[in-house]
Amino acid sequence: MVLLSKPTSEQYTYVRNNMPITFSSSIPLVDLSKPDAKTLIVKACEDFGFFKVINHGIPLDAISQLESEAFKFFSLPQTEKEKAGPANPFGYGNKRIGLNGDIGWIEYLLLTTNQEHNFSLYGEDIDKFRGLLKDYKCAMRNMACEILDLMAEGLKIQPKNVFSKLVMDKQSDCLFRVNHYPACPELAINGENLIGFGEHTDPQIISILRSNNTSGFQISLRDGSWISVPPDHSSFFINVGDSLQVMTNGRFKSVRHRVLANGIDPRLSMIYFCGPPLSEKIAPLPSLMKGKESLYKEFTWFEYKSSTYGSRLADNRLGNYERIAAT
Ligand SMILES: C=C1C[C@]23C[C@H]1CC[C@H]2[C@@]12CCC[C@@](C)(C(=O)O1)[C@H]2[C@@H]3C(=O)O
Ligand SMILES: O=C(O)CCC(=O)C(=O)O
Ligand SMILES: [Fe+2]
Repeated sequence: MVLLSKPTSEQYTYVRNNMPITFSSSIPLVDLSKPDAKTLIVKACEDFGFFKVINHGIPLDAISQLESEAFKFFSLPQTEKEKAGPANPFGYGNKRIGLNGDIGWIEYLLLTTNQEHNFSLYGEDIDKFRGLLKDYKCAMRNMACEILDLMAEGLKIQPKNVFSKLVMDKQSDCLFRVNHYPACPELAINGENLIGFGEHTDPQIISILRSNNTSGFQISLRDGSWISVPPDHSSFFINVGDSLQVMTNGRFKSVRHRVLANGIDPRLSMIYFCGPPLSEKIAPLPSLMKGKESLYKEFTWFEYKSSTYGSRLADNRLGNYERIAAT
């Protein structure tokens, strides 16, 4: 794979992908209705920091209705969409990701989860979109808690809600994002993929991702290689975030991931990011230390989140918080 930058007015990074994209069949699969779910979750978080969830109980109809409202929103004229911007701190964003110069072939809505947004656009339809968003965010929070409880059970730690209580807390700092990667026929002709969302780890505890049936999502394996995750619009995908890596003292690793836009089919994804309350201390759980030292310096979610916003997407943000073992 050759990385090259096109010196255009807007500097996109192209990834020339001459090799056929290989879809991995080795993505861990967790059936939430089976008794072995907790064991499989722990193994997946150790080996990949990533897994796919089926039998999640979320009605597909609610998901596809939200998806079609989101597509409607993104098909509005640019000037209309921009009325819901900028994305800092919340709202519509286009191309720019974060505050430090990262760009991608993407437009998105970045939303809080504990309040509704008053977009003043697109007539009466906005109420429908808003209602669907509210229900979906509620379903995601419940699913996050179910998965986090299974994680604690699988790790054999007490109480079972050590992780989920952070998400249930009224002060929890969860986010919701709807990403749209538009088609770009010019790219398809060149046979090039464009970076939709550059490689990074999510800073939160876990994130729950659902996308339409368009490929493009890739994860990095422990050996540094990238694999494409076969899309599946009826399943959810879970990313381990940096905060969970710290709380498990490195037993679980956050997963590096990225999105390549294929240029032919638009991709639409919705991600629920589970963040703890801002004042929460992020530190290894004593029951997972087993007499070992913490691999990380102490910090609050507020401190980590602030340093996150001062960083570039691809930075190893946790690096600044690693304790160098005394020799
Ligand atoms: C360059 C960026 C962009 C960041 C912050 C910083 C580094 C990590 C990015 C994310 C990744 C996960 C969701 C998000 C909402 C988050 O919490 O961290 C993103 C945020 C943004 O898109 O604004
Ligand atoms: O849009 C996607 O599929 C993933 C995007 C992502 O990783 C993120 O928003 O943090
Ligand atoms: Fe992400």
